[in-house]
Amino acid sequence: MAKEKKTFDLKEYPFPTEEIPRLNIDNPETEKRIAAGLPVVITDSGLVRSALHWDLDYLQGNIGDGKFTVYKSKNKKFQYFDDKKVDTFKDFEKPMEHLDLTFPEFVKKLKTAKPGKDKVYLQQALNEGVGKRIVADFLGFNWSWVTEQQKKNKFGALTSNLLLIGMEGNVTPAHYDEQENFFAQIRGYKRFILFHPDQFKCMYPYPTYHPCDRQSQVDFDNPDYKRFPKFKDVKGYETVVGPGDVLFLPMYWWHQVESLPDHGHTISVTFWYKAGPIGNVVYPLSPQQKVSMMRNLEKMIHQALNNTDEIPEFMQNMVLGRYTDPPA
Ligand SMILES: O=C(O)CCC(=O)C(=O)O
Ligand SMILES: [Fe+2]
Repeated sequence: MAKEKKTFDLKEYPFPTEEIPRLNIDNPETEKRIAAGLPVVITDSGLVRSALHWDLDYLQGNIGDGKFTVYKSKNKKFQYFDDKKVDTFKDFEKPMEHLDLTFPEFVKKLKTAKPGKDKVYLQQALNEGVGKRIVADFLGFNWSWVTEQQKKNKFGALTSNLLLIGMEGNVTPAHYDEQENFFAQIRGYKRFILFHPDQFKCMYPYPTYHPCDRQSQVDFDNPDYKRFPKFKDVKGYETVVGPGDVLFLPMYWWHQVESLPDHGHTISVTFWYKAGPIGNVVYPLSPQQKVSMMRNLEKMIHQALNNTDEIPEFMQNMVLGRYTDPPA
């Protein structure tokens, strides 16, 4: 983002948010926040300095002629779903369509899309298929800094660098990931709305066996407070990242990501790291550890019952009137 504070005309949501701090890479608070597992927008890291010249023409000329994962959405929302869980979940309607396109095919769709019509979003891991110049740009990332952060904070292995190319107005609805993430913005502006892992009860994620596992069921544009009453209490954090900014997005933090309307397409690259070793367990458990434990218990119950139809009643019998305030 520009040095001076840019102001954006942002859509309003029915919950309060605080600003995520923006700190220079040399500010000692930056590393303190990363070590504490708190989000921070890091400026002047140079993490993707060597890619700041990327645009659609350059990428088209150099990214290679393979196929790229592109999602198509009818309603600007790109809600992730797990293809492997689709068949086990009857009546599931895919929230977006998965296409495999060459880069020029994607660019054509992006450039000819009409307002209010289908939108596209390229989401492809950077891999060996790319041309020499992109390899050189990739090698020019500030690996020394990001690898030092990985070591200092005992993150596990780097799993992938996902290249994201979105149209203005695209929305990735609220979800959490099970990896640490340095999210680097290259072109355009993205608004991030984050929620601490302790807001789990307000976010109502789909069951773990559902294809939309880890995604909130709440529609931020039209929250159903009857089904999701605690969403009324949710408190968030937000920021807008622009070219050169890096957001540290800690594991299990909820995030909704919006390519700002009227600011052109967006280009970003993620640096996803596996969780580090667990270490000594300290009580009380953190909200992150509790989310992880709930996931494991849910998965165990699913496996043991071996029938998704039986899960809701089983869970309710275990909890309602026993662990809920009367009247249940
Ligand atoms: O940029 C986006 O649209 C989504 C990014 C995201 O969810 C992530 O990096 O974890
Ligand atoms: Fe994510």
